[in-house]
Amino acid sequence: MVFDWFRRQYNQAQGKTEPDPPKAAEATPPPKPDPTPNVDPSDPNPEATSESDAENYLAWAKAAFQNLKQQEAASLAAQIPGAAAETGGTVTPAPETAVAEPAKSAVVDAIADGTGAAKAEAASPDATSADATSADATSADATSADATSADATSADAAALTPGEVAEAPGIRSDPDPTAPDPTAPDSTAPDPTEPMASEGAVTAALTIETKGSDATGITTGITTGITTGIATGTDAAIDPPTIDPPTIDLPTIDPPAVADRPDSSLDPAGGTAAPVSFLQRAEAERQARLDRLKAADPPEPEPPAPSPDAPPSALTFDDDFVWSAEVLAAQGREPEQVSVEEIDWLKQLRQGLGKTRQNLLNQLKSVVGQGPLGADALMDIEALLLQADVGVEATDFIVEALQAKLRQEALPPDQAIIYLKGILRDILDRPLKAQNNPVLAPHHGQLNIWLLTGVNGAGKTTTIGKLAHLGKKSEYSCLIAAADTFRAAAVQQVQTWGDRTGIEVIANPGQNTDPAAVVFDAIAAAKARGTELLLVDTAGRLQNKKNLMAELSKIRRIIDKNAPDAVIESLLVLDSSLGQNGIRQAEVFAEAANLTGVVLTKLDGSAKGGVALAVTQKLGLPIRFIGAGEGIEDLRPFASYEFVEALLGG
Ligand SMILES: Nc1nc2c(ncn2[C@@H]2O[C@H](COP(=O)(O)OP(=O)(O)OP(=O)(O)O)[C@@H](O)[C@H]2O)c(=O)[nH]1
Repeated sequence: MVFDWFRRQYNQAQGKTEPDPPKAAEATPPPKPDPTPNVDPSDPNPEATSESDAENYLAWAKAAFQNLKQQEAASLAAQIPGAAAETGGTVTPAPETAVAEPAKSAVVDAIADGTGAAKAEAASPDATSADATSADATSADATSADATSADATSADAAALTPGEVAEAPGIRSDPDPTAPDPTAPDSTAPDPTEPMASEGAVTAALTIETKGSDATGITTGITTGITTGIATGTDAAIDPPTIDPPTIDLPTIDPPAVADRPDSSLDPAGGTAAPVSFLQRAEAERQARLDRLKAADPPEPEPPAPSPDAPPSALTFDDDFVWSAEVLAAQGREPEQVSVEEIDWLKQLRQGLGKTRQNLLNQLKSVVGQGPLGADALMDIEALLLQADVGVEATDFIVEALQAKLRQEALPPDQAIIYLKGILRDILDRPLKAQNNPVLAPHHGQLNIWLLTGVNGAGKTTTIGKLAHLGKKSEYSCLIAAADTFRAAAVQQVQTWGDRTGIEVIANPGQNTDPAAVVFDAIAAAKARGTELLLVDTAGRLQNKKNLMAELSKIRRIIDKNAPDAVIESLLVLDSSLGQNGIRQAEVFAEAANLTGVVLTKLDGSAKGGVALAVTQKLGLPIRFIGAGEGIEDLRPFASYEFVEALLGG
């Protein structure tokens, strides 16, 4: 059994195309972690439910922590002969390797046995499984959508032959001066295996005050004495909580179809609304990378050999851990199926959006919760959302929906925030529902081609490397096409990621060769090798360079023509710190490359996060992956629940 990092669930068998059926029938419905926006605020005793939920979540987090500690001990034992005996015996292997039968931690058993309730066994409906089912079930739709788009350009496509593909030298007559200098990404990237900075180590005994989390029903100020002894568990039972997609009654404001938007978006002036700041950014980033590159010389040392004096574990039972565990629990995961990578990722996402969260939450709570929103409150909320890069369309939608609800009933601030979270999830999930393809995962036993496009420096090559890593870990056969033939060191950069992930790279050694020819070769190689996931890197281009956008259209036509049976995804890589400029980019790329989704990068930096809502509301494109760091592990499939919790959760 292998953990599929795209679907975020275990696959039973290689080669199967259908995911596990949801376990809803077996499950005892647990309490909802995040009341839907239709929650009845007049509930006579809402606190009681919250407290019991809080206990369940905390017990779940403890069980997950204990399990991870055991995995850590197992990995130490594997490195240091004799360490297993020292660590006391039973260990659970890490998810990528473990899994023939996910070992349920002794803690879970102990907790369950304590009361005989054994609720931890009650597998909740797995939202991810359900999603994945639809994803597979609708793959044909996705393909046909692509095929339809391809038809729109069929006149050109039909006329293209492999010979013609090779004839395009000089198409890039207008190189973009802002193209960042080549640097190998991993020369500056943190070592993914490096432990995260820990906060407040918890050793023998620890007292934790969990932060209030309205989403999960944990009220503020639950102070719990936790010792390692607690992990042996007298708690009654763990209800692995689940999340249901919110069914909220929202006004229908359909985002305009990409094709319907006026051509003004193609205007070069419109495309670079803030040319000066963009150039400055590109220059500053280039300089920073060069500095880091110099500082990083000589290249990364070999990882030190494990020693008994190794630093203490970075895994701590702190507030971040509990929050991350709750978020996983709320999505139907079980404690024994959690990995350090997932916890680390959620912590990272939460930290990346921390500043925005603090601003939004504090100020929102001060203006909502006083009945219908007055004119001043409305303006305050609008300003807050716009500052967070949410964009005008999404802001209007959110404010209208919130106002409509608050006119119906007065909600206290916490309930109003819960309602708001439902609105945000609804916006983020709408394009997924429209595509009827909630999870983007390669289909086993079939060629999947993912074309990555975007402006210079958005993070395309890094994203290719991270996706290749996820693909490899999930046991898909992968191949990379180095179709950025423009930037001098781009092929080397991709090759570095190829070496790092152990994935073959198809490249043309000549400079300024036609990228479409590289794609043509890569498709042929992928077919010959029976590759499942072909990742295509393309050169960065500004959306207002018409010849470069034409080049991109040509690449897309080559793919459509030469791999008619492949499942094709065209992903725009968007630097989330560009805010609304990113939306203008997306509009033009959507036409040239028949975009099917977006990868948001750099959410760990100065990004405010709201651009995710702007993308989905304005463009109707789903966010498929988010990146929050330069390391190989710093990219994950997008989950609206996690994102909204990181943005507005307590
Ligand atoms: N902090 C942070 N940096 C990122 C992330 N993704 C990429 N980067 C960095 O952004 C810079 C540009 O990344 P590349 O992958 O080279 O971008 P690109 O789009 O391929 O660039 P061009 O080929 O020039 O168009 C590199 O320094 C990356 O390490 C992210 O999620 N967070």
